[in-house]
Amino acid sequence: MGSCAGKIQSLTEEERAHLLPLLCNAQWVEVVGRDAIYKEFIFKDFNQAFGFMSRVALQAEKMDHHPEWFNVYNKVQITLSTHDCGGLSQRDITLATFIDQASLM
Ligand SMILES: C[C@H](O)[C@H](O)[C@H]1CNC2=NC(N)=NC(=O)C2=N1
Repeated sequence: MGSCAGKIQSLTEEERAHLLPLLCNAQWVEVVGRDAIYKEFIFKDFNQAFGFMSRVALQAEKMDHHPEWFNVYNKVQITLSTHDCGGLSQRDITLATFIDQASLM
């Protein structure tokens, strides 16, 4: 995979193995036609969904790495990719891991 302009490097072929726990055990899926991962979350109600989004938003700001997401009522759809790279980087793996933990709170 090509490297990124600036400091964020896209995942090397070897580093892509770090995606496997997300893809095999945590229900993330690879986006067809794009170097990105996607997952859908369903919560009890909007209040729970928005609380989740708030936790993720604070972490995204802390990491300077932001999700592409869509929310309707209790459903949150999240796509992760690194725009500066045009593909997946370690930041996406880190944020996806945080997102999964935040969804359990
Ligand atoms: C200027 C700012 O630091 C950059 O645009 C950050 C912000 N958040 C980001 N989020 C994601 N997903 N990819 C990026 O490349 C990215 N870059």
